[in-house]
Amino acid sequence: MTKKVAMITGGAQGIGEAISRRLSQDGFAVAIADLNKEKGSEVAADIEKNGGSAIAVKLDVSDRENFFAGVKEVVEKLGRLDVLVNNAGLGPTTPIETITPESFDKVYHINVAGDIWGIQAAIEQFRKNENGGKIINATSQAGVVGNPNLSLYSSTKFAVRGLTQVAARDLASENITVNAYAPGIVKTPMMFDIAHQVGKNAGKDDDWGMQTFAKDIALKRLSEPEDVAAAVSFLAGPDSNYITGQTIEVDGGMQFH
Ligand SMILES: NC(=O)C1=CN([C@@H]2O[C@H](COP(=O)(O)OP(=O)(O)OC[C@H]3O[C@@H](n4cnc5c(N)ncnc54)[C@H](O)[C@@H]3O)[C@@H](O)[C@H]2O)C=CC1
Ligand SMILES: CC(=O)C(C)=O
Repeated sequence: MTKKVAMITGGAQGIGEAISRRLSQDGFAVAIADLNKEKGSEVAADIEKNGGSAIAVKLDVSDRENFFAGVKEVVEKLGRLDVLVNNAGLGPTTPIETITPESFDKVYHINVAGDIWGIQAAIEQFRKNENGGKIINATSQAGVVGNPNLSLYSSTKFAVRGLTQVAARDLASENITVNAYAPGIVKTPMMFDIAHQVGKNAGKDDDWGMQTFAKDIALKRLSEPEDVAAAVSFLAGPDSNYITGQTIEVDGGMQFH
């Protein structure tokens, strides 16, 4: 039987890598779509070594044509597409007065437009499936509560939550679900960079920078990428078939509603 296929953007490191490995363990053939194809290929090779099916695709999510070409390549190589995880994102440290037209365009093109191009490219393929498909978007705890120092980033992640709800309504009649995950403070290169910058801007060290984010975690530990991958596994699998338009907060209890 052909395996179901999941495409994970930004799958070469951090949370995306953990999701790629987890979905492979769940039985998906995975396509690791990343700007960094070399790293993506290393992860794909390791997944194959462990008995999974994986390919790496070079992709810039902010380029609409490139996203459609990437999805086409995945379908040519793996035969179909069932799940798209819009995980790639940029997390610059930008107090509000430092935002420029250039930084605005760059971050919104990757974090927001990238998800829209992904949804458009994926649904073309999902319409060929008997059972629709699943879109899963990366938002953040910073997309639920505005984060100081991350004004630009935080606002894109609010946009992703809105986009998730809108797309869920638009696509529900075609049995396409759209959900999101909102990680908290996860041990990845992005988060270590943010902690470093925030610490440096305050004349303090990286640990101080990390603590400004981590102090409100009820479970009193930073998140592993695998904590997030477990929630994505649920959203990608059949147990979430009746869930759409939702954001799952995987943040160790940073905020309650
Ligand atoms: N690390 C954290 O604490 C949190 C992360 N997130 C979100 O989770 C997602 C993954 O974050 P991390 O793993 O921490 O990031 P990361 O920076 O460690 O890894 C991101 C990956 O995306 C790739 N990438 C960047 N721009 C791309 C583009 N234009 N096209 C294709 N690939 C691109 C990079 O090459 C890299 O492999 C992001 O959307 C991020 O905003 C949300 C909440 C917390
Ligand atoms: C990087 C991120 O999403 C944070 C700090 O919430």
